Amino acid sequence: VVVGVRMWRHSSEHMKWNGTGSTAHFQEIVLERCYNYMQLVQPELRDRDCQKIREAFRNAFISKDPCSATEEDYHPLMKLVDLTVPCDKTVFWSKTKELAHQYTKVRREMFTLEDTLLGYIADDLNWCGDAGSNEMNYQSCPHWKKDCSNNFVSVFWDLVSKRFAENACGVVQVVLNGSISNAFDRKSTFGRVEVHNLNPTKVHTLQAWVIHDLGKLPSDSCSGSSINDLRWIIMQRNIKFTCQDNYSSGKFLQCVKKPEDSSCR
Ligand SMILES: Nc1nc2c(c(=O)[nH]1)N1CN2[C@@H]2O[C@H](COP(=O)(O)OP(=O)(O)OC[C@H]3O[C@@H]1[C@H](O)[C@@H]3O)[C@@H](O)[C@H]2O
Repeated sequence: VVVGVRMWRHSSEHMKWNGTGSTAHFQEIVLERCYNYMQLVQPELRDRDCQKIREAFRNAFISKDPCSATEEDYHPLMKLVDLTVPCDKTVFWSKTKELAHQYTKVRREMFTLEDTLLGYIADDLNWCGDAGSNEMNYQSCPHWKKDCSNNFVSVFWDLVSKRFAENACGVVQVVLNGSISNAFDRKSTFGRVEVHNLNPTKVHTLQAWVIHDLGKLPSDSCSGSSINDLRWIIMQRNIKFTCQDNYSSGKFLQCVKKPEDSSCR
């Protein structure tokens, strides 16, 4: 058991954690990405107020102990945004972040969480504050394993992933990594949060893609034990399960671009 030794340095400085500090210019990046999102991804959202979103995001964690995060802290922010995407257009992923985003780049009508406003704003950012200050901590933030799992970044991704899954409808897809031994992992955000928050009255099928790296033999497949575990969980939830696994990442992208191509079956 790692005993997290919290060294409180001079009162004017922040707590010393084991994780990297808040992203520099965090507030400006949040504002900039919010405005970008309006123009690029959903112009009809023009009435969204990015200043309010930036303030609500900051107020969720500033001046609070960064190891005391709760979903309630984010409720004022969640009230300002909507994580709903059209039916049959939701794409989950696990250990395939880059491939999943290449997919929704070529199929603009499909949405990963990153293609919604909050996922777009928060992707790859880090943020935390301190109970004793109204400044962000740019030196260090809690590491989810070495310090605490109820930190504001982990609680954020679990919350928005849960909402994204709750709002999904019709046929939903998941891109899984066929080049690792367990393409499906119960402990992943997909396995721990999203699978269990799909609403069986709205989602009738989960279609899994088990994609392996180009030029490598697959390590897992639709008939592998981890995908059978996923199949069992999904069917227990009264949702139909389908799986495709004879795709390398290159062939997958080529076939989602041109499904009519003869080599795409
Ligand atoms: N920038 C994003 N981060 C995350 C998204 C997401 O959509 N965007 N997440 C989770 N997430 C964070 O990514 C890692 C694990 O990824 P990784 O181990 O590769 O896969 P996970 O299944 O844990 O998470 C991906 C899954 O959850 C949403 C997204 O809608 C996908 O369907 C872990 O820290 C999560 O908190």
